[in-house]
Amino acid sequence: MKIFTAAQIHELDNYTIEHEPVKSIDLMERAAKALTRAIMDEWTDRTPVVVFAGPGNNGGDALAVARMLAENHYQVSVYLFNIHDKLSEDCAANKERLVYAKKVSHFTEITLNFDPPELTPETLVVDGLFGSGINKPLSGGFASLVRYINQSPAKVVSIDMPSGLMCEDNTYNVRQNIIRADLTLTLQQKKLSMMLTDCQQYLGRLRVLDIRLSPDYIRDTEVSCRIQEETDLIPCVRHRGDFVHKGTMGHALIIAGSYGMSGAAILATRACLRSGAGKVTVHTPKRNYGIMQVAVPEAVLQMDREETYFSDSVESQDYDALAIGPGLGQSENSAIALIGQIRRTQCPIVVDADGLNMLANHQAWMQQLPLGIIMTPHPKEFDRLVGVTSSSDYERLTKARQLAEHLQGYVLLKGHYSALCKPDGHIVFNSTGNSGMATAGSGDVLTGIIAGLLARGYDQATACQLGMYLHGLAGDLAVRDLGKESLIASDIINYLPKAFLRLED
Ligand SMILES: NC(=O)C1=CN([C@@H]2O[C@H](COP(=O)(O)OP(=O)(O)OC[C@H]3O[C@@H](n4cnc5c(N)ncnc54)[C@H](O)[C@@H]3O)[C@@H](O)[C@H]2O)[C@@H](O)CC1
Ligand SMILES: Nc1ncnc2c1ncn2[C@@H]1O[C@H](COP(=O)(O)OP(=O)(O)O)[C@@H](O)[C@H]1O
Ligand SMILES: [K+]
Repeated sequence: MKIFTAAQIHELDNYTIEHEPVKSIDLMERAAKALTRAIMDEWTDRTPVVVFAGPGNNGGDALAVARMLAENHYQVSVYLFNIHDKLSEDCAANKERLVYAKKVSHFTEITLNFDPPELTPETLVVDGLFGSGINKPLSGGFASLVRYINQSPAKVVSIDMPSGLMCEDNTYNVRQNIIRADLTLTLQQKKLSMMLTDCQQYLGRLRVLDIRLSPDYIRDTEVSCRIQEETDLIPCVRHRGDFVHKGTMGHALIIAGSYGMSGAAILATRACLRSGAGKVTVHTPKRNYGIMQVAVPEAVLQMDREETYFSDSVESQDYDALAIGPGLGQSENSAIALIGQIRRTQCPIVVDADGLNMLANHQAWMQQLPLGIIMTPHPKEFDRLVGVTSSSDYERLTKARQLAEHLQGYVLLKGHYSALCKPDGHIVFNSTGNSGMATAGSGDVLTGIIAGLLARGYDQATACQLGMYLHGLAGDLAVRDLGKESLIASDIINYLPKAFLRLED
């Protein structure tokens, strides 16, 4: 699914109106029907409904929804905010239709003062104050109303956007003046802010309603952000020829695990083996020998000369991919070995965890990273890497995109919707995965998967996209059998085969 900017959403509406063609008031009627159906799916006609409508088209949608709910025997009270005595054309038309239909039990147009109605736990508030047309934080009477709704015990359904929330950047928004919905019914496409962790508190549950906006515009319009889906990935999946052998299926090198952190090396190595690589070699401190041999008998072990930490870079010409960092520790010796390793490695590299932390501690080394490098930070690791704590997830994402462009590499910012930032400035959000995966070691598994895919011959972009998709899908399949609370990182590895099978079928 493409993610359009607020400006593109506006264009999409206009393009649809011109080319379908459809009158803008009829398009609003279509949107309102879809919204009304979705509301009726969730709340019965015994629910008292209070509709707050703004002066723009979001308000127009809300007035049309109010009329339709009333026609379906809901008790509906409507408050239209027209403090500047200026309604959009379609909002004004829907006000006329509402008044003419005489179905709602109460209609007030607010031009000056407003006495808010009582909102009880039984009330359903329909929030149609502002949608994608918002261009500054809410203030004054609108802000007071939002706070009144948020403090009330009523349930809230937001039309298109929780009022006050911007489509993209909410860094400087006034957070208490944004509606906190229980359900957001967004029209046609998800907006960028809906993918960000710090905006989830406003959305509640999110449903996307198809209102048949122009498929031509949607297909032909270039975007910089998209959400990847299974249908995007299936064509990328490689199938094995019958006559291949382990020598042609790629050899991955994993440098991971300091003493006491052998688990990270085990998880990354096992995940790598499960991701199609023909051979996997693990380079790890001597003291990990016994445990690694038992835990991953399929891997070749290469012992560091040190007992407890990674101390020296290794020859890498025989490998097709390198993963470095999980559980590596952050000793100064390991840091020097890390940059030495990165400098001499010719094959694609994925750096994770302590590998990233050590780069963060040696900012000058950031200039020495090879083109195409992959980094897989979680938000904290990312903030350390760029040396600042971001005040919003939008800001963090923007910095991740800038870093990918600057390095001409890949920054995979992990989260509920992990975001892959590519060298050309494009961002791909992942759609699989669940909160059961918020458990130690699941990042090591992702690193192993990406290394396996790189070794198998996928290019960096595909290895990252397919890797994050398979990782999340394995987590989703595991949760069906095991539940979220008990899921551990090894379970993700155990369900990788099923995830691959699903994409291959
Ligand atoms: N063209 C159409 O018929 C369609 C419109 N749709 C609806 O239209 C909405 C967008 O409508 P609009 O573009 O009219 O915009 P909104 O209704 O979101 O906002 C209306 C106007 O409010 C003003 N405004 C912005 N920020 C403000 C603030 N902080 N305080 C006070 N006023 C502020 C702006 O001048 C803006 O144009 C969508 O969210 C969706 O609900 C959908 O029904 C799809 C089809
Ligand atoms: N709530 C969540 N929803 C979806 N995926 C999640 C969630 N929490 C964690 N994950 C995934 O699990 C992984 C966690 O990585 P990370 O934080 O590096 O873990 P660790 O350092 O313990 O290995 C990431 O790939 C992330 O996308
Ligand atoms: K709204």
